[in-house]
Amino acid sequence: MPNDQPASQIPNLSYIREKIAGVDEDIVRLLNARANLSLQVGEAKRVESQNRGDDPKESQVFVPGQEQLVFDRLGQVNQGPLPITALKAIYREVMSASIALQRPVGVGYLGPRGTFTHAAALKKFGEGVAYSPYPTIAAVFRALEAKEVTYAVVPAENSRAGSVQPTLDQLISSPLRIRGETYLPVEQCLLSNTTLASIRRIYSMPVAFEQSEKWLESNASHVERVNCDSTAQAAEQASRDPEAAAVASAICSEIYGLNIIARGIQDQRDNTTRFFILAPEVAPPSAADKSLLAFSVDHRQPGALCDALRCFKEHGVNLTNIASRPHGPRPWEYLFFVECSGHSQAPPLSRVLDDMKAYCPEILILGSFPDQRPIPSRGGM
Ligand SMILES: C=C(O[C@@H]1C=C(C(=O)O)C=C[C@H]1O)C(=O)O
Repeated sequence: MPNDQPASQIPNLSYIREKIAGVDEDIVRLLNARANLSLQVGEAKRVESQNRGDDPKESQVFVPGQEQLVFDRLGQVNQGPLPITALKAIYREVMSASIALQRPVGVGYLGPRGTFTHAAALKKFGEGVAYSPYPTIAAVFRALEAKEVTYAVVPAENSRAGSVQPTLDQLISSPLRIRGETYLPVEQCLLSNTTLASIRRIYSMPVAFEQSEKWLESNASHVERVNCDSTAQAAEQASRDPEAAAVASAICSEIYGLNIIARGIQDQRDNTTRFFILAPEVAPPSAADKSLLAFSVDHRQPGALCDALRCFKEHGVNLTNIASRPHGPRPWEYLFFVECSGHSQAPPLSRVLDDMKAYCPEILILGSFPDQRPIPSRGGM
């Protein structure tokens, strides 16, 4: 590009680079000042755990509501030219390192490497923590229950295929709780080392097949479908089967050495999956929480469900989702799953839960966590 500035006004490259080096020194000093404060936060959390009679080595260092406050503040103070998305990505790593300084953190996820859950875990926890893949959703739960990892990430719900049932089934029988959530745009691909016409089998996970139903119906309606525990496991199997394909992420094509036969084969352009971050306990209330509950009612009593739901209305608590599932131990009885605004330990939801005891033989609080639904103005991580 021609530069018509007089030579004397052209900034000198080495001079600017020297200035950058000076700014970098300031940034490193400030990052370490922040890290020292994080260490103090870690100590305060250990003392708090001890005072509650818990093991201080097991203190909960990941506080999603506090992270949201940090992200919100970035949006308020940022004057540019850095876009807020860039600043948030940088801060994801700053907070990741800060968590790891407070306590060595291991994150279990539904693997193997390359699943969408792996991507969601990286998005939430950054590069500063250690990751461990587990082959099934049940195995992820068991690993966290056995304290092999500090936190765990599992798929919860897809915008097209709905709830991930194994996760809900595990939640009602496990002492683990939902401590956070994150949403990830999901692009499904058909991966294979043969041509579309020669594919005899397609491997994937049931929810991924469902997300790609229209494309598969139009392009591979007579091909056998084989269910796997994850999309990455499907890609791994397809890489060993010359007549097979997998529905999985583009990243899996690189990891497992497959070609991308078709990209973006999901029915919904904005296909999004929601993931839960599991922990031994929920996080304290934050500015904008939601909760997932499961409860039963007396099935012989007409209006029993209505009575239970009226408690939400009476306290002005908004329901965002309601579903029912067979009650594990008792055939033909059902558990109702309700997702609503608020935190179970704070009014008005705590009052709703008190009132519901009159109508519900069982109430399980599966989690309370900051609402991260992708709203452009808020844009949680
Ligand atoms: C520093 C804290 O611990 C973690 C790290 C955070 C940070 O670096 O800002 C924020 C929340 C926590 O996940 C805290 O709880 O304040």
